[in-house]
Amino acid sequence: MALAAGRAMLMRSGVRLGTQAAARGGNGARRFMNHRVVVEPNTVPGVAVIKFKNPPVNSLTLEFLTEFVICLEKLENDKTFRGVVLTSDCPGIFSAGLDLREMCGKNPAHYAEYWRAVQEMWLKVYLSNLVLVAAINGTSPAGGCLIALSCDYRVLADNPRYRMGLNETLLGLVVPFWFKDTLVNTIGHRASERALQLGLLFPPAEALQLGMVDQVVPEDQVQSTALSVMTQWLAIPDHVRQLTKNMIRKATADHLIKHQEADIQNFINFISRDSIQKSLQVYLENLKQKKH
Ligand SMILES: CCCCCCCCCCC/C=C/C(=O)SCCNC(=O)CCNC(=O)[C@H](O)C(C)(C)COP(=O)(O)OP(=O)(O)OC[C@H]1O[C@@H](n2cnc3c(N)ncnc32)[C@H](O)[C@@H]1OP(=O)(O)O
Repeated sequence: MALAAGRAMLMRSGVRLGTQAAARGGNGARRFMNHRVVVEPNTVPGVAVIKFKNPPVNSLTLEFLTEFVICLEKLENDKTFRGVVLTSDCPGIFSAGLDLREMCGKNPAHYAEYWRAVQEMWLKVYLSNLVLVAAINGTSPAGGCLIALSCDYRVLADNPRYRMGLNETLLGLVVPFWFKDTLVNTIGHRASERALQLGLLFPPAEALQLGMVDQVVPEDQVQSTALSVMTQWLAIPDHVRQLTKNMIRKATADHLIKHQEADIQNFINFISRDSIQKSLQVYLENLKQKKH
């Protein structure tokens, strides 16, 4: 169902599914390639590595979200895969979060389509039957952080330049309740109150201390650590682990599912405000200015 919706979304946004290619890597493994998401089976049996490849900053465009959900769905339906490592192909950036241009200067129908895609991506990641380990090899603000927080385990590169957190208030935005719930479930209520209101982005040592990530390791060991953690998680039989995960996460996901349409309407109303549009334009302009 989500796959069909995703395909329709891809068609609407002009992405041709026919451009997906399959090739054999050096180790003979099958390697699926989309435009923006690359899926590589790994040396660890049953484990795939998804690499975000939406340069320059892996922002979560509509096309990216659609490809990502389709990739996850394919892996879930392929019983040879039990776990996935999520990482980035863009140096120094895991994901810059939601694509600001998708939320700027567009019409309500576009905002509705985009927000539904964000919701569907989160539900797919948060409730995945697969073991998901985030190998965070770069900065991950807002929506990028949300993806990592929705995984089962997080390994972050020990690079003081990398920052992680939900910084929405710094953009003049209110964090959606399900972003908030995901953070609260990870670092607790008090730490979330402070982090969310101040829009804090944490360097690795602080992210570890807060419990926002589970491990901080040297940059060149992020993926190998994620794979060895995966081995530990895969030692548990899938059905008991999946039932346990579902038991823990279901209430949080159901909260959004129950209010999904209202959440879309709230998003449209909020993002369409002149003041919010101005804030986003200024923020984008500032990103440009900092280069000069
Ligand atoms: C009543 C309540 C109702 C509530 C309803 C909900 C309300 C709305 C909720 C919305 C939730 C939003 C979640 C988000 O994820 S918002 C996005 C947050 N992301 C950021 O703040 C990151 C911004 N980017 C950066 O800080 C830097 O770009 C970064 C550190 C990631 C990389 O820096 P670097 O120097 O390497 O690269 P540049 O800054 O030069 O960027 C390169 C180009 O990429 C563009 N860019 C960057 N980030 C984004 C983005 N998120 N979306 C779109 N485009 C982005 C940047 O502008 C540069 O473009 P140009 O080359 O054209 O200048």
